[in-house]
Amino acid sequence: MEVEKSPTDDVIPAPPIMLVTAAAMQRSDGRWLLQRRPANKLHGGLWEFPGGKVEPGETPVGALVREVREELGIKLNAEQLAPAGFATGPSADDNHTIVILLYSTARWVGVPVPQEGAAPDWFTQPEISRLDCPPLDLELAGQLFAGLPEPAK
Ligand SMILES: Nc1nc2c([nH]c(=O)n2[C@H]2C[C@H](O)[C@@H](COP(=O)(O)OP(=O)(O)OP(=O)(O)O)O2)c(=O)[nH]1
Repeated sequence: MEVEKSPTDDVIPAPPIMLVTAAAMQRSDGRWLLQRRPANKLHGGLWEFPGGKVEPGETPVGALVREVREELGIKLNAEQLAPAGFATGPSADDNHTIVILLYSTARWVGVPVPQEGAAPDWFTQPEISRLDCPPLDLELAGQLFAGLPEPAK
């Protein structure tokens, strides 16, 4: 029997996917690190989790370790990154469909010092809910605080 096709079955054209990874880093006092994007970038002035685009040939975790080293001068431990949420939506310039993967961790080596103009700071959960964040980060924070899933094996 032929299954009837509904209009919503059609592929909806979307701009190309941009895969982004981000880190929810929790300090021993329970605060989380967010950084303010430089004014000259998309989402300038908004608070976001450190991270960036996954480049060809990288795994999401590999890209995250690289980005956090470049942005904050610290070394994340790939084995200590637990999936904490994901979100997807249009980029601020509408040229891409962002898929952003959030990983949480409480382990790193070094003290975060901004290397690329972003301003990091440490926040409690209620403080984060009042920050000016990109829309996808509000979703990510909601998932993060709803409960952390088990680390991937
Ligand atoms: N890093 C990061 N990017 C985010 C978050 N939320 C969110 O919507 N984005 C968007 C902003 C950008 O469109 C994209 C990531 O770009 P990016 O500018 O941080 O990545 P990058 O460091 O690799 O880029 P580039 O400046 O070297 O070109 O994802 C977030 O929490 N962290």
